[in-house]
Amino acid sequence: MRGGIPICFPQFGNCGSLEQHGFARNKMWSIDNDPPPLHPSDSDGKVFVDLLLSPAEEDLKCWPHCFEFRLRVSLGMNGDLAMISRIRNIDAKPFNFSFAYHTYLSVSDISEVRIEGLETLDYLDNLCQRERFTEQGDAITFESEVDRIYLGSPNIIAVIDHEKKRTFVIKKEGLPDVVVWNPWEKKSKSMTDLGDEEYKQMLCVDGAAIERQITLKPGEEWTGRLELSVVPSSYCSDDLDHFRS
Ligand SMILES: O=P(O)(O)OC[C@H]1O[C@H](O)[C@H](O)[C@@H](O)[C@@H]1O
Repeated sequence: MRGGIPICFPQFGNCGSLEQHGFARNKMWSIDNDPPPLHPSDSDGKVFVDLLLSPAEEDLKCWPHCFEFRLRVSLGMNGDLAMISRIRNIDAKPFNFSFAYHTYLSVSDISEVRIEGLETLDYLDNLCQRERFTEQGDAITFESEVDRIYLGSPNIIAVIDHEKKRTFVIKKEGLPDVVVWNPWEKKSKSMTDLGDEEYKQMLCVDGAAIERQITLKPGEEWTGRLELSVVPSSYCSDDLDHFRS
């Protein structure tokens, strides 16, 4: 089954010795009943769950680093979804990792969708051995397979769905990169867990830290936040500015 927001950790894609996108997305997480406190604004007026992932013995064999990964998933009264990841090095030596919230968005028709906020950025093209290019378009639109890592992106991105007249607003912190992925027709046909036509109704836009891995020394903690809201598409640049402030 495909969808949701799989967590890619400690590796993104197949760049490394681990399974594709690392092991975190395939693990059972436990409920964290006593997480270290977050800012009150991360709890007030929200329902949330705190989860914890610690490495199992089999994980330590392929990635020998002791960590605690705390994830808070919260839902605001207005339907906003927020995810806060806190990864702590509880080992005696430093480690590096990559990370992505592999966010599947449901769209009306991929040909009618546009992403704003990534224009003029450099990206690594996964379809060309991660060669580096510069985005030339005014906004990102889709007419074939796309699999890119946009680098050094702003902390707010808009995914505008013209047909549904709605816009996904993605706000992020600690996540400089944005992955944009749609497998399009041919790749969809080779994927057993995606129907042949389902690529038309999906788009992945991931807040991520990939180009420069995160390094944590013993005792250090990293935080990566993602917030997803849906607003009507009367949305324009002024509104974007409002979200930026
Ligand atoms: O099939 P998965 O392991 O879930 O990966 C799905 C996709 O994830 C990311 O978007 C990568 O950039 C793609 O190269 C990959 O195809």
